[in-house]
Amino acid sequence: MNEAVPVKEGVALRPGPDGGLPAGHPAVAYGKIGVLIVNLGTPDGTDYWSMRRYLKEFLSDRRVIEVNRALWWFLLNVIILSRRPQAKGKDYETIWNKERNEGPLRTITRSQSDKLGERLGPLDDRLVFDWAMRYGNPSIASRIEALQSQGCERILLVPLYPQYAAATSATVCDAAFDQLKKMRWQPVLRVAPHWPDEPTYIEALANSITSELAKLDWEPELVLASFHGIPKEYFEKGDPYHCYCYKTVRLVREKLGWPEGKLRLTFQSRFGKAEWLQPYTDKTVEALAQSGVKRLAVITPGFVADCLETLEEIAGENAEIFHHNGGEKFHFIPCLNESEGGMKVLEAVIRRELKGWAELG
Ligand SMILES: C=CC1=C(C)c2cc3[nH]c(cc4nc(cc5[nH]c(cc1n2)c(C)c5CCC(=O)O)C(CCC(=O)O)=C4C)c(C)c3C=C
Ligand SMILES: [Fe+2]
Ligand SMILES: [Fe+2]
Repeated sequence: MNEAVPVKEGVALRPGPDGGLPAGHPAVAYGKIGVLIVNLGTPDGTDYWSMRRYLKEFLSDRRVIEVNRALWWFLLNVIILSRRPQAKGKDYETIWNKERNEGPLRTITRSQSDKLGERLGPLDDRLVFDWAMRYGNPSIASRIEALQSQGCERILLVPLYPQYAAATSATVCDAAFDQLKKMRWQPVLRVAPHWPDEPTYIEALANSITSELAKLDWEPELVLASFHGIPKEYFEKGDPYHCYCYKTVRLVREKLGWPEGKLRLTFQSRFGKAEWLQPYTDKTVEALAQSGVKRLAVITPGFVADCLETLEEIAGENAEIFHHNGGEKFHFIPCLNESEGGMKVLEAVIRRELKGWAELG
């Protein structure tokens, strides 16, 4: 760059007489700071091929499925992808955002990014907020490129998982670094850590439980905190996810001043025949109903946004299991989503992790 040319940070400089750069110089955009929030992913549609494409990308990730590659290639391509896309497409249809023609995870993640921009953008005009999906669209690669083309020399990557797991948080980093590998002018990347014990998060969960239960004309005998599971083998190999889930639940219970049995942790969303982390949510819901529990509420603290696993699996399937086995009242407490409490959590994490790049107070 020609040092004598006056330049303004964050502005794309172009070659030419008034562009700020000498003729022949490649265009330069610089000086901005990107904040890229990333959630798991969602299919582009509920039809067979959209579902298949999404599931194939997701289930081909070695962080998600650790079994032998040759065996998995056969199971995935010959068995799973012949039936699961259709079955899961039907499940997605029950929660699909018809107005926008997309899954709720995409709608909510976009809205979280927009709201972050409204809340934090005015504090520093170098900040650019964006969002991506680890599987499906918009991809992490495409958004890192877009941020760089807007002048982001630095990017804060925020995997939207309060509890770290290799199958979720780590794979977001894999995808981001895969993109960086391809770039000549790499942005500097910072990764926001998980936040299982972040005080605003614990407070938001406790407030959400209290305010949701206050809306009911009945009181649950207990509340289940249901987290997405992982195979037990991943835990045995050292994945810390299990401990983070327990920590979050203990802190929320302490915040509420509840005894141990009133807020119980369970794991949902098993996939395949191997053992996953226990106790299982569906089996617990069934056993509770069979043992005479009539009123139950469920919260899903590990999900930053409502999605198939919360709306269809918990609010749908598990409510049905409860009623089928003698339970009478079931209430699903929605995820924090883009609520004020939820936005305060994301804001707290981002403010902290931007320190040294942008002082937002
Ligand atoms: C097969 C292995 C899987 C592991 C391990 C796993 C871990 C894991 N997943 C989430 C969050 C979400 N998963 C979602 C859907 C989903 N998960 C799996 C499989 C594993 N997840 C599949 C195959 C699917 C797709 C649906 C299906 O076919 O059953 C979602 C919802 C996405 C949506 O669009 O709504 C989320 C979110 C976490 C947090 C986690 C480990 C901690
Ligand atoms: Fe999952
Ligand atoms: Fe543990």
